[in-house]
Amino acid sequence: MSRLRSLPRAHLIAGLCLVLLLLYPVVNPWQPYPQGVMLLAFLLAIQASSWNIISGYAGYISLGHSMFLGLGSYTVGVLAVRFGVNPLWVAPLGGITAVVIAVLIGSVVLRTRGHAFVIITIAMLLAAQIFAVNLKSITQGSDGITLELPFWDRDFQNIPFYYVYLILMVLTVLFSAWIRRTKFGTGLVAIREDEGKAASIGVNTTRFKIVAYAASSFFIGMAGGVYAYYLTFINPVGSFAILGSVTIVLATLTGGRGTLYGPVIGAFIVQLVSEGATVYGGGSNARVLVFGLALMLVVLFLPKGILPTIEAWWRRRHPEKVEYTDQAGALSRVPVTATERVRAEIAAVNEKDEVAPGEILLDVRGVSKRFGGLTAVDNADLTVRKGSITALIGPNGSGKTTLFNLISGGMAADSGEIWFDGRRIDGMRPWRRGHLGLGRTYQVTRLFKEMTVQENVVAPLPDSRWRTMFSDAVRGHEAARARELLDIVGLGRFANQPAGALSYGQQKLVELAQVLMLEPKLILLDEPAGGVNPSLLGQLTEVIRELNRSGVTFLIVEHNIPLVLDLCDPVVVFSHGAPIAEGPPERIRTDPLVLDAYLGDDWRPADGDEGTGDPADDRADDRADTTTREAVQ
Ligand SMILES: Nc1ncnc2c1ncn2[C@@H]1O[C@H](COP(=O)(O)OP(=O)(O)OP(=O)(O)O)[C@@H](O)[C@H]1O
Repeated sequence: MSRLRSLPRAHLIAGLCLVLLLLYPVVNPWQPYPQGVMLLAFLLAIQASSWNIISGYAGYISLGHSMFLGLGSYTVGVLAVRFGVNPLWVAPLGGITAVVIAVLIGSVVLRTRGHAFVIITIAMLLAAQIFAVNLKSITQGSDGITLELPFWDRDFQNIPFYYVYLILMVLTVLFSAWIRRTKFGTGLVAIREDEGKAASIGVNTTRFKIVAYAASSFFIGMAGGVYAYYLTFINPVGSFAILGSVTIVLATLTGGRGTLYGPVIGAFIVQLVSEGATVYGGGSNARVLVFGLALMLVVLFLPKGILPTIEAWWRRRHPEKVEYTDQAGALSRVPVTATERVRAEIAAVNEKDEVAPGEILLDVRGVSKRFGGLTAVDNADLTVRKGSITALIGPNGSGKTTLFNLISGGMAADSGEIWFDGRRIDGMRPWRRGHLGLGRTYQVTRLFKEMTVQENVVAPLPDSRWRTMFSDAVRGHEAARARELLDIVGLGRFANQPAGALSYGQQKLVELAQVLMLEPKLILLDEPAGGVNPSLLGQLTEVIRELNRSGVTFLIVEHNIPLVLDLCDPVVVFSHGAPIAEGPPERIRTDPLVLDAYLGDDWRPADGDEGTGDPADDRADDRADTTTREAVQ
């Protein structure tokens, strides 16, 4: 009973509805018409819920998804007619055909980002129709395929279909719920919100999208096989109709794209409205008109769909209480066991390295990047030694962030080589670099704002194993580790809050916890102090030091010079896309070139300062120790 009470309210309501749907034909067995309407609603719910995996979770809109229903129908129709098998027994083969075609199409189309996918999905639907018309020896062309009538008594015509579709609908929703709970599901939402960022935290975006597209086709294909039997007749025009795809989109948008139950609710609403329009509005033309109008109204007035709108209203009425936390205090209260466990894990990862402490971990060799006429990074060299906290400082626009993008794979270099941990990485996809232990944060935080804080931290994938991809993101090892990392940055209590609700400084800390999930060897921190309040800054510095002691190397871009001088060694100074000086902080702060190019007069030592005699002599000594780049001189 207590387990039942702990279930979220939505699951309880869904369970109750399921019981009512199971009982309906029992209490009302002699009503084939309403049963028919309901089973078509189940069919639409199966399609909408499946479509939601690729288009709701991953954000890739498919406008040709009804193609999978047609493929399933034809697979089963052809097998049933040729081999005399009952369509219900071979319906799963409809799902398998759909998956195979989805993988083939997805492998080509989903390597790209954005709109090409939408257009190609429509083209594929039309191509499937043309194939069905022309492959007459298999499909019987425009004449279509007539299947045998169901073997059960006509009086029960709809009841077996009703239950088959109800079961398929429940399986589809459970499948969709399971996907959303895994790191695969979290990765799909990450792709929807910010594909570039998702790639940088180890999400193999190509693989994720192809698997999502295939997963979104299976139950539709299977349902298509059953549909052929239900109709007992299939033809190319009916099986590959664009209106079918529009209905799926409309149902999901109405209920709430990206939610678990939204597509099901939307399917019931759209099916009932569609039935009403056909019966009372004078046939299928009225249905098209109603669909068009409904789509317009949904986009204009319910852009997020019914379920998210109700949820938002509910949250406003019943705001979740979050205890106020003094983060600085929270950081010092982090359970020792958590810190030690994370430290041990990080140390274990770094011990496996080929590169020993003090050796070069990151080696940037003669790298350039041009934007039109502007050379943002100009034949730059940079080395980061294992175990160091290296700073990269320089004036605004000197190319520091661009260099970070080149190292992490967000941009491709025009020339030069980048080596990390003994491997050349400049040709690698960003997620491969992440799997090697290269993590980064962003100057302007790029958290996935619609995910919770915990989901953000659990989303990164430290390797490319399928087991990691399908591990549970809500419970188990991954979720526990995410909680520990959140504790380390003092934000454990915000775990279930939407990331967008946090302050900017807190988001910076979540991004640091997120990157730690990658089990990184090197973290590129882009202006970690920007927007973080001064009292928290000291704690942030401590977290960086603590991680560094565990073996993590840092390359930090930062304009807060006191912080840099306190935390980092060595310091590399960039100007006009290339380093002009490199050395320990106490020497960099007095290097005349650096003072001229970046630090300015505020940092210039006054005569008599430093207590070492003539400051001019000091500076001369400093210059001897600081590696000042010949090229720039
Ligand atoms: N995607 C882009 N397209 C065109 N120009 C760009 C792009 N990204 C950066 N730049 C330009 O490249 C130069 C270097 O920019 P970058 O952001 O790397 O400098 P930065 O040293 O990180 O500056 P800041 O300290 O202000 O963050 C700038 O002149 C910038 O306008």
